[in-house]
Amino acid sequence: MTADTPADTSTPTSARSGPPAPIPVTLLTGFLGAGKTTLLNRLLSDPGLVDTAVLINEFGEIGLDHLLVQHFDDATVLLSSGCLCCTVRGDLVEGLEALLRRMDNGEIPPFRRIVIETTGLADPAPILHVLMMHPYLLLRLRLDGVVTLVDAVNGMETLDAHSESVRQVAISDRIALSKTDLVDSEPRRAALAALRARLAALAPAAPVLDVAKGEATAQALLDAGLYDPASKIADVARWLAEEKVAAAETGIGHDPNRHDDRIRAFTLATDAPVGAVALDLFLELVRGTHGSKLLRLKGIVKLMEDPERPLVLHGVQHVLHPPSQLPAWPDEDRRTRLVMIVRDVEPAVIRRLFDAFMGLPRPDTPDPLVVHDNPLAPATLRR
Ligand SMILES: Nc1nc2c(ncn2[C@@H]2O[C@H](COP(=O)(O)OP(=O)(O)OP(=O)(O)O)[C@@H](O)[C@H]2O)c(=O)[nH]1
Repeated sequence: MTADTPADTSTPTSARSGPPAPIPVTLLTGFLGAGKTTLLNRLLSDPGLVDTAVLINEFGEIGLDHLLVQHFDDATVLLSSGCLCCTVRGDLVEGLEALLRRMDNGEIPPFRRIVIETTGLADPAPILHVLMMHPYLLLRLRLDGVVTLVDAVNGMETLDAHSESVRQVAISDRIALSKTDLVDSEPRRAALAALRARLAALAPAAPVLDVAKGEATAQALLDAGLYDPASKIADVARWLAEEKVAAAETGIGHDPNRHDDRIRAFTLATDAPVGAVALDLFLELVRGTHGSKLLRLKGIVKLMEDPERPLVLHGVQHVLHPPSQLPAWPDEDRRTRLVMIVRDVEPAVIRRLFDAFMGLPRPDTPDPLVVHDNPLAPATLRR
């Protein structure tokens, strides 16, 4: 989804000719009581969120009165900030379709961004699937990123007790840390340091932004997609953050009593161009074998068939967003790089598969070419 044409956020959709640019969608998730609504409420008055449509689960829960609302109907209001606020009581697809239809028909003001607040217990994956698979929504929307709220005081306990909360953190692009204002004693400060370390291990690519310190601004939380919001040019290094993942890979601690131990983030990289068929087979096999355990996959690929135009990959569990190609490499790093977040899968298993499909020799395995073409090798191994 993030791989689509960059959204031109300079012109309202209704004023454009030709197909409108896909509208960026941000998922705001986080465990029950983590502070999603409080943060959203604060963000709604941020100038960076003007022309934003917000979909929330239960409209009544958010205290919008002070934001001067103008009602369109029961479910949609216009805030004085210029944001639209909608309640989705039923199906998310219907909610999104209705929002787009009403904008297209001029019934509501045009919006250039959507924020969806999920319920606290929600697994964000099905929502991401909708955004990556629905034929119409694929044309109109693109996933910008997943923002996860974590409570600085109760976060550790929540992560220990609920695997959903671990998943919410693991797939996040940005983490907002709430309630740090309550961290006022030495033991709490130590606990917060431990929580931060845990978040960094779980989601090494996601910046952690302190809400109380004013770090969780619209600017910092949004525009996590492939395209740099200022230049509108693909910024692969920022989007993939594979170096941060690789650095954290070596440092992951293991505690068998923790849900996190089952979640691993790792990178796969190769300089060699990758054949389209080998890539397809590799992805098929990984998705087929590990489907639900593949929490998230992001990547950029140097295709053997078209090495100058990198292929962008983005997947959640068994669902892969239709791949798209960039017109050129955005910087000098032209390696194929895949970042994967998995649960209950040993990275080495996927790494071995990757190396095998990419034809890469492994230090602990003889290079097949050497073995096959070597007259001194046992006959059974020769071609
Ligand atoms: N001290 C402090 N309290 C906060 C902060 N953020 C949220 N709260 C409080 O935490 C409680 C829960 O906040 P909500 O914003 O309703 O949390 P939520 O994630 O939307 O909760 P659900 O909708 O139940 O999932 C409220 O009483 C908030 O006032 C914060 O940064 N500091």
